[in-house]
Amino acid sequence: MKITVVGTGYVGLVTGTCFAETGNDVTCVDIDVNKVNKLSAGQITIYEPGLEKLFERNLKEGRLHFTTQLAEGIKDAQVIFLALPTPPGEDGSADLSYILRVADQLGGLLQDYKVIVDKSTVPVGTADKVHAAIAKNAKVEFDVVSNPEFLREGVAVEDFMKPDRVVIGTQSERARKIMGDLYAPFVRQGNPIIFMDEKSAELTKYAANSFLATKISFMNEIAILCEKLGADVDMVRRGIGSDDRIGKRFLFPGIGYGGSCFPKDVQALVKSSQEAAYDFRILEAVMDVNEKQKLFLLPKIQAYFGNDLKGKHFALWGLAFKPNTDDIREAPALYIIDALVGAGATVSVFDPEAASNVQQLIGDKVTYAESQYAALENADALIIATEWSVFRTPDFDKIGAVLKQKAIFDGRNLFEVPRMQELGFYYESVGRSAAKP
Ligand SMILES: NC(=O)C1=CN([C@@H]2O[C@H](COP(=O)(O)OP(=O)(O)OC[C@H]3O[C@@H](n4cnc5c(N)ncnc54)[C@H](O)[C@@H]3O)[C@@H](O)[C@H]2O)C=CC1
Ligand SMILES: O=C(O)[C@H]1O[C@H](OP(=O)(O)OP(=O)(O)OC[C@H]2O[C@@H](n3ccc(=O)[nH]c3=O)[C@H](O)[C@@H]2O)[C@H](O)[C@@H](O)[C@@H]1O
Repeated sequence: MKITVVGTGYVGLVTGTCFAETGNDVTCVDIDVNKVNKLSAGQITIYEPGLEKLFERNLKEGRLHFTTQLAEGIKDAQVIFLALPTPPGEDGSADLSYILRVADQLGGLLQDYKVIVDKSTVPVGTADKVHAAIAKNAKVEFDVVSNPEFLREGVAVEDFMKPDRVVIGTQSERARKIMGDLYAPFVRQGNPIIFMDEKSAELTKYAANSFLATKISFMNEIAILCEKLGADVDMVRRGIGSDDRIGKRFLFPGIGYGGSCFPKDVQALVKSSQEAAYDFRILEAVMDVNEKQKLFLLPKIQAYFGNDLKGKHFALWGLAFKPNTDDIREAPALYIIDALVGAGATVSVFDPEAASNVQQLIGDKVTYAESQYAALENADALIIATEWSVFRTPDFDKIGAVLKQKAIFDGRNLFEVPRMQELGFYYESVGRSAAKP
């Protein structure tokens, strides 16, 4: 099938590449000339494990094309995916301007029947809005389908190629058949395509992200309670996670959820609820807990060093909002840096992939170390903000020898407390007792 993906960011590039991998002819359109030039020249623009190999193969074999021209890009396509940004507007609701601008243009460009697919995360009612915007100028038949994306950064290829489910919102038989054919190779392993109406599909996406964010905030509050009552959150997590009704995943406490999606999507659902005259109280609490959680380690650091951190120097491992990505949007590390620098401290940071993105954002507010161990030089203590694998089994002798104080503040519970006690580290984590040699 010939398909077009408009918006070649994270979701667009994964979507385009994976559809090419299953034999489709894919054209990706983006207004960013730089990005299109790089991609056309075979240079991948995002860090995503496993994507580069697929991207290079499909580009080489002629199934992937890139252009800045919408008219040329959609000419022969049967299906057009809109993978455009939906950032929070000033009031927290999803900003639909990117999508509606393209929809406005599309109407006049359609020459034969096409399926236009909302791949972006969009509020309930957006498919109708996109339909209306295209219909203003369209002279041919078309359908607008809601097909939200559930991939996670860092495992995006795996999530896209072997999805738990594919949600397709449409009431058109014609569009349903085309979308079913397109997704057939991905759901062969037995996971379903769930067909539904457009509005239910739109809400499914927000409900999924909000539910997962709720699980995380819930566990972060349980972790706080564990510390106050002397329980161990790792035990509680294992204890409840073994109940199938609760499930093992997404129960890890930490320093709050970040990324480009949970924070914005929870906020957007709260906003949609308000517009529907409903006060979604659970989600307001989820956001509130998450805001506080980002600075969870700070009082622990201040309890150790005193409130005034002037003259103190910290090593910070991990900048990305989670491992295996260079994405730093809403990353808890950025909030910790702000707080430390605000309290008079200096910070030396290391991240395997995300340092250059941070440098572009905050420049010389911190220093950038070449390696995780170089970051420790002259540091009073080590703070861990992202659970990259390389941080999980470090050389503790080296850490102990270089740090001025053998103190580690771990926002991701990477190490066992008794081990840290044995090794002679002052060690604070989330929801567990501290090691205080
Ligand atoms: N990043 C993620 O892991 C996931 C994101 N989503 C949703 O997918 C949507 C897209 O997200 P990302 O891919 O992360 O965004 P992104 O910001 O990485 O990419 C958006 C792309 O659209 C391009 N663009 C903007 N205006 C355009 C126009 N008029 N014509 C052509 N291209 C244009 C931009 O240049 C950029 O390359 C959002 O709604 C997001 O919530 C859904 C699931 C996962
Ligand atoms: O809509 C989206 O964009 C995507 O948002 C999330 O994916 P992503 O943001 O890539 O990352 P997650 O793995 O979900 O992690 C989000 C945040 O939650 C945190 N988290 C996750 C799990 C956990 O147990 N504890 C926890 O604190 C992570 O550290 C991270 O900051 C969803 O998992 C995807 O299904 C969805 O498609």
